[in-house]
Amino acid sequence: MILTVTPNPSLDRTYEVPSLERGEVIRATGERMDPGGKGVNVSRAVTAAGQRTVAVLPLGGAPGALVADLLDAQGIEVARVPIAGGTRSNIALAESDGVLTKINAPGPELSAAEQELLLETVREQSRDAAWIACCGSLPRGLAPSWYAEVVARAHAGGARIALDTSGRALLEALRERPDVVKPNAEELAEAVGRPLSTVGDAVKAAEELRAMGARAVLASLGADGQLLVDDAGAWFASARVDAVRSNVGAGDSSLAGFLIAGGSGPQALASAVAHGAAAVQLPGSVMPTPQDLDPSAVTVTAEVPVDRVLKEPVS
Ligand SMILES: O=P(O)(O)OC[C@@]1(O)O[C@H](CO)[C@@H](O)[C@@H]1O
Repeated sequence: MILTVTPNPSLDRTYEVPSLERGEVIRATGERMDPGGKGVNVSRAVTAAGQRTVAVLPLGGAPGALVADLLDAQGIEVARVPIAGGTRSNIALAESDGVLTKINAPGPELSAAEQELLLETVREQSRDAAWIACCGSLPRGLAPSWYAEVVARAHAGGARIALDTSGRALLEALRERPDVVKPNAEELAEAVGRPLSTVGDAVKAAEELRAMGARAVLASLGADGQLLVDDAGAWFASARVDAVRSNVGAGDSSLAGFLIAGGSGPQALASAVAHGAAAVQLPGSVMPTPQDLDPSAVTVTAEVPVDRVLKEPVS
């Protein structure tokens, strides 16, 4: 079973608009609502692949009830932590030329009792988890060391941890040696405090995260592909993508693909890239099913193209 922990889930609202005009009333041409948050998306992708998952979620208010209903309709098991504050709504504005603007709310503040109940629920649900995926930003009230504590507890219970977060929450958790961390290029650059302009820069940054404690680093480099750096070395993978429709949740789909395929080594990397490539070709944060995957479009190599200049460098 793959347990996901999303301390700051969201109701994701996507509006399709012709174009963004500041200061104007914009009439949307389409709208959709998805249960959101990075771990929620991982659980949706794991379910779409036919594997068992439980999503631990603090949920409150009307948006929280809606998130629970939407997940129920998708057959996703939720371990719900009731909270007094309201679950946030995150807004995505998708322009017709493919540019997407996202507004992520800070989320509710969790009381001391709710924080304790959240940790206790993670502990209870971890019993038969092979992997625990801890994903996304922290709501107010949770200290930046919160994920570090979850990693330490999970390791004591024998589960492996995949961590997808950023900033201080990521840096503090590294000391507890998460089994895999999944930064995107911006998060990787922020963690090491320098720009990334080539694939080689990303490899060096990933090695630095390993020196800080990560056992493996699965880094998504957007249109350039993905890197896996672990004890055995480094691999680079990329996939052919015909048309990008939405990259919301593509990183989450990749992480799900990686864990579904065992969570280590080049085969898991190939699965991560296949899932990420399939997700960007689907609307909103729709997660791919096995029929959406095209493994023949994926290439994986141990000959990492270190001199390749990134299409989307991070300054
Ligand atoms: O604010 P966070 O927790 O960093 O990210 C939240 C979020 O942007 O991540 C998912 C896409 O990865 C969306 O479902 C959700 O709205």
